[in-house]
Amino acid sequence: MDMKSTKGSPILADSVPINKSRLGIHSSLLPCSQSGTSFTTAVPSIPRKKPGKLDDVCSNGWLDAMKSSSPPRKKVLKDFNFVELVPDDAEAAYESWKIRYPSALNCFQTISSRARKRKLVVFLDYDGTLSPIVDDPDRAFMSNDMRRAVRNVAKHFPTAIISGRSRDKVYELVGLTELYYAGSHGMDIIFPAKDMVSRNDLNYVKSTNKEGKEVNLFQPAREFLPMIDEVFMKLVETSKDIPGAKVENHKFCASVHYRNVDPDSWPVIAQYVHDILKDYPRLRLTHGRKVLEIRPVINWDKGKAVEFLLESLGFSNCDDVLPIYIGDDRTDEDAFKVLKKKNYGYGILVSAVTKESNAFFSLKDTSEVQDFLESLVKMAQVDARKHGRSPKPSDYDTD
Ligand SMILES: O=P(O)(O)OC[C@H]1O[C@H](O[C@H]2O[C@H](CO)[C@@H](O)[C@H](O)[C@H]2O)[C@H](O)[C@@H](O)[C@@H]1O
Repeated sequence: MDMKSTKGSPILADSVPINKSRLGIHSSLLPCSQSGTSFTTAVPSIPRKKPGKLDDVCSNGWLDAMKSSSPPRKKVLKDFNFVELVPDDAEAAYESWKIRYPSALNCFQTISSRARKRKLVVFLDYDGTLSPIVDDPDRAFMSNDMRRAVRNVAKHFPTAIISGRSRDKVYELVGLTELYYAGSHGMDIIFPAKDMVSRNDLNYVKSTNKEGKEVNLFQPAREFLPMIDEVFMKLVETSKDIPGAKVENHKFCASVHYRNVDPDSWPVIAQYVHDILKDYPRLRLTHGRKVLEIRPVINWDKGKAVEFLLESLGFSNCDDVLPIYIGDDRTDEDAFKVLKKKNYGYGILVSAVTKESNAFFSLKDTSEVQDFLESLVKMAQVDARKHGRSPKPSDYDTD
């Protein structure tokens, strides 16, 4: 296993062609809508090896990354959902951390005065940003209030969801047709393309959506589909005896969740994944919140997806665009980095604990994300009134 693959940085694709004969499993066996497939799923039998030496995952840093991959939390029941709370002793550290990553709510005036001179484009991660982190990924629902806030934002500004989940799954969870969607960490983008027909690239695909409308897709990891299916099945098979483990197929990537696995079994699950990946040098591993993410080794991530969408929306090389990206996870750092490097937007990290980040601002949790989105809507309403474009109350979704 290439140790560099644990660092989460994009690595350029190698030029080795996929050995399709090695794959052996037809992708139609596992459609992408099967995200959330658990260990109990029936799969063709794949010989299961015992995990290799557990030392591998200790020495390459996987275990440390797994242990630190999500903040500690106390669970309380609120609106039928779990919310995260910060332990008291971390509060002081958090307050001083906010000097480096100021609250986007406290600094809303700074943001709005810049936004007023530019075209705002809003990018939103899903899990941990629009929906609170919960134990069961299949029950990570966003509240109706949050959905309303996102819908109202999209009435004023181009708005995109960029998620590690499959595009179909995140669309099903968000349920708003007026947004742009990028699934599989940006490797599956639905986008408005004026010039797509002229693009001579196999990654561009014309398709139809559920309403039968023509849509444009950009899928830079298309060739990896059979490989991801194959690895997904191996992951399901190898981890099915580990209580609490869950494997998801996100079409262009796969996830192995260990949030509900006894920490004593984390080294075992890590070693299983490590052993499987040894046979797939064209796949790499990144760490999410109590989840191991397996994805193609291509130079594509959420940051590239942001650049791609800005270009598709006609904002490339625009000085007057202000992209705002809100996310909570390590994979969102790729997008924060792009905004920071280009120095033309704001990354906003959602975190209730101190974390190193490339974001500019912070928000504590999903309820602050909702407040922030509602503030953007109010700002747009005030501006519309000032310019004599008073929106009718019926233009907005309210209670
Ligand atoms: O990019 P995102 O939209 O943030 O997706 C990242 C991963 O989110 C999901 O897992 C996370 O949220 C779950 C539900 O709250 C939680 O149980 C899990 O521990 C978190 O890692 C999703 O299930 C993953 O497949 C995504 O990659």
